[in-house]
Amino acid sequence: DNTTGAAEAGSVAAKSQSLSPEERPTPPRRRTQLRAGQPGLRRNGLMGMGRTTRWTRRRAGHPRWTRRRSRSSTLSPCPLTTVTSGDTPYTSARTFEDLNLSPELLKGLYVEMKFSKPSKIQAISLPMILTPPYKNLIAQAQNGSGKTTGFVLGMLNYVDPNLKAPQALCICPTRELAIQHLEVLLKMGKYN
Ligand SMILES: Nc1ncnc2c1ncn2[C@@H]1O[C@H](COP(=O)(O)OP(=O)(O)OP(=O)(O)O)[C@@H](O)[C@H]1O
Repeated sequence: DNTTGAAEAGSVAAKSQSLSPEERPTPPRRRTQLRAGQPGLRRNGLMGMGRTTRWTRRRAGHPRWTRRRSRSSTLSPCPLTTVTSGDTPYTSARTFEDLNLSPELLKGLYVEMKFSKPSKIQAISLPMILTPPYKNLIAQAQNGSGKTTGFVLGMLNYVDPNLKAPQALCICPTRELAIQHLEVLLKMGKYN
């Protein structure tokens, strides 16, 4: 009964006014009051879940927020097969001759670059780049392990020097890196 409730609330308020400050009951904390049902909070449907929480959940891949997006996604699935050192369906290259490279490219590797055999990342990734079945490849290895030299070799192998048109695209995050890659390419491809 609202009337009785209001009267009781009024008498409690009057009683607490007559008490000394030490004896007065502490008022409920604001959070507790809001939980009890403030119309403003209910209206926007955010009871107990602020914007931050919602976005945090969405970013964290919470099923409630990811389900709908994945259902309506028009992107085709992209299964990734992760392989680690040597664990691939391809045979790792122990020598550059194993890769069926052109004599010009081999000369560039031995004479200009002064390489004797593929590094680990090259031994694993070059057969994937140069021999069928051709697949998209994301390669990751430590700094200075021969990644750049590896993909430059792959590019040079596919480019026909007699065809005067762009045949390969290398996207670099900085201008300096692009220049460095060009230098490696010109050196390695000197005899192409
Ligand atoms: N098979 C190889 N034999 C000998 N030296 C090599 C071989 N492959 C690459 N190098 C040399 O190792 C150095 C690092 O190679 P590269 O720049 O290709 O490595 P990276 O993994 O791309 O490095 P970063 O991660 O710093 O870009 C270069 O001086 C390169 O000439």
